[in-house]
Amino acid sequence: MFDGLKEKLGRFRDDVEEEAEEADDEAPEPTGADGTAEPAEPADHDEPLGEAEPSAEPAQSPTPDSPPEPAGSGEPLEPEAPVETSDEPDVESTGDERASDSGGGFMHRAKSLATGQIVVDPEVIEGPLDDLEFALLESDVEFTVAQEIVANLRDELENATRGMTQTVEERVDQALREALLEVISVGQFDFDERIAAAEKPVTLIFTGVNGVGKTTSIAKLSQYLEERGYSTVLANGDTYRAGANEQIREHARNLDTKLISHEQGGDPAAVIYDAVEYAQAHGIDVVLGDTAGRLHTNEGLMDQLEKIDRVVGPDMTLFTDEAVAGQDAVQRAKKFNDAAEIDGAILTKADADANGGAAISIAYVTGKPILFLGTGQGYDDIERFDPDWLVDQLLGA
Ligand SMILES: Nc1nc2c(ncn2[C@@H]2O[C@H](COP(=O)(O)OP(=O)(O)OP(=O)(O)O)[C@@H](O)[C@H]2O)c(=O)[nH]1
Repeated sequence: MFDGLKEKLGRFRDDVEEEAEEADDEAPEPTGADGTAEPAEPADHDEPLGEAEPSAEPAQSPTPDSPPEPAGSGEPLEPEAPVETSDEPDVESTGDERASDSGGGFMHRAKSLATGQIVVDPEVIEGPLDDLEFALLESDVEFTVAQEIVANLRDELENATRGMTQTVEERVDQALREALLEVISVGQFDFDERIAAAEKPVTLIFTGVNGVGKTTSIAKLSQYLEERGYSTVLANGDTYRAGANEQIREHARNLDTKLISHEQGGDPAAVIYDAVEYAQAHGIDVVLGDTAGRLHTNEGLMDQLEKIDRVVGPDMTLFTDEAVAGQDAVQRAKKFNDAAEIDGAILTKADADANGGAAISIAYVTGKPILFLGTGQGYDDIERFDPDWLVDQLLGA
């Protein structure tokens, strides 16, 4: 699931590390407080970003047994820049100096020792951020969402300090996690709690275009709710498509659940209304109402959804679409939300989607959360959507 996107996020992390190593290599040789050059330290994946590693060792003083040995030549080096020590006022500054400051490594080391934190060099991340924005767009992340992620990341990485014990990888991971969560978790609420708190019967209406897995998701949710102790009734509000009744009846039979349906061509709002009355009369907890995904015209479809909204007053309208549709799914979510306000989304076929663009974008674009992921064709193949879980998957945690 979402393997392509996972790989691209991993590449961003590698790119920043690589750039940081190069910045380390190019940084002026750090100069010690005693006027001698310190031994050059090899760049390492776990080294701080673009600055010298702070040394825990005090400067060595010459002894008869061990004469001073500056790195490189056998001669003591002249200091290249005025030497600053951690006792000087600059060292106590607020942390605006960057790793690329002239005098670079040492300035940073001194500051790091004083504050226990290291500042990230903005130049190190600019290239990888550009590449990441492109990669997100390639993965079907919606344009404004990709921009938001990159802006959040830049903010997280440029303006934040990291602890001296934190590796580049850890800092980038943390920044990526926060930037992704910020867009993915928009509007999140606890579906189970909402169902538990609602007056019964609770009416859930499913909207979305044909063939994306709407009817299958209704069946999956019926089982999900029954497993949690709620009784359910299905209602077929797709009175337009020939065969729709038979398809949902099959699911009702498999799940041993009641189905309310009318003849093809009937009024969908009337079908769902009947199902609510049936639920009230029989003490059923939840009504799950299917709707048409296609009519003669799009306007007709949206009018129909508005009428169901008006007549039935559903507790939740759940937009359903397939993850594999990427940007199209995001645009449809927006359109359906405009016509008959949705409360959340179900994203099906996540098991077949490498891109993850829809999963990342829908909440940010509509302001409504993804509540479930469809992960296969079986009735059990439905997962509560948890933004933290998704980010863990994407970052390989
Ligand atoms: N791999 C996978 N397939 C799914 C998933 N959800 C649904 N499907 C399959 O997608 C196909 C379409 O599902 P339906 O439930 O018929 O779609 P629909 O939106 O109700 O379509 P209409 O009834 O034509 O409106 C079926 O073959 C389902 O088994 C999922 O999460 N993963």
